[in-house]
Amino acid sequence: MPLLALDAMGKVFDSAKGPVHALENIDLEIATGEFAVVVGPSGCGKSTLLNIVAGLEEASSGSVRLQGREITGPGAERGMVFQSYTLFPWLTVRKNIEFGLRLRQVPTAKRQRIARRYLELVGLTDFENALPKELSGGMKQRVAIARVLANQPQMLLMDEPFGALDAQTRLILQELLLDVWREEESTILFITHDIDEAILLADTVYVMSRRPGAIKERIPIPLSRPRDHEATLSPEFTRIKREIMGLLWEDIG
Ligand SMILES: Nc1ncnc2c1ncn2[C@@H]1O[C@H](COP(=O)(O)OP(=O)(O)OP(=O)(O)O)[C@@H](O)[C@H]1O
Repeated sequence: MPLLALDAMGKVFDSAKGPVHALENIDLEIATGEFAVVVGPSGCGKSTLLNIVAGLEEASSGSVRLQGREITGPGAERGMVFQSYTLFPWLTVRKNIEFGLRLRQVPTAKRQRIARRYLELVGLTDFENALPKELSGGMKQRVAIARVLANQPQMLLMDEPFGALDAQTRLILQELLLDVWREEESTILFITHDIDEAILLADTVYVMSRRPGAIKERIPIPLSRPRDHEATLSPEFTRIKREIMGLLWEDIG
């Protein structure tokens, strides 16, 4: 059974100008441990798709199931990382990471042990007592990733998490995320505009068509792992990039 299964899922928004058909007939299956990346033209419904899986929006038709159970709202088994930093500004880095554990009344010693582990995983051990305002954008996103991982979700949902970062920080965090994914054996559903980012990270790239968005093509990425930025220089990478750009241009052009 796939971890996540969307079956003929559609979404229509009501707006002042009438119904907006955002998503239509989305069929998508993501296996446990898969790194799935969704790309598509602007406004095709990528964020809407992720928000529905997160339980922040409701599908208008079809079904969305996690381990066979219909998703009816947000849940701790799905951890979300957004593009903009969503840390609590009044809490230190460590307390931000411990936040979800505290809510679930995890005992102090265990909470601190888990926080320490994820601080180390994202390379922020020396900053555990810093406040978010003392951190760079890249460091804030590291905390956001650690905070979600500390809750040990079955699935990470990431909506352009590196979209606001400069190019160099972005490369560093892409490689960090690959390490985290391997170490934690996570399942990730990741949205991006950046085709290079999609190919570098993904087991499978799902290309969406323009609104009403549907999954137009499922492209397995056969590049060997572990991967780093060297992979982006290979002829195989360029071949895949050309294929994805061609699919996107059919809709944009
Ligand atoms: N609450 C809403 N009410 C009405 N229309 C909405 C609402 N949310 C999204 N939409 C519309 O649904 C469509 C899909 O939006 P969505 O933000 O999911 O696209 P996207 O692919 O993530 O866009 P981008 O790549 O530009 O971030 C858009 O046409 C958008 O205007």
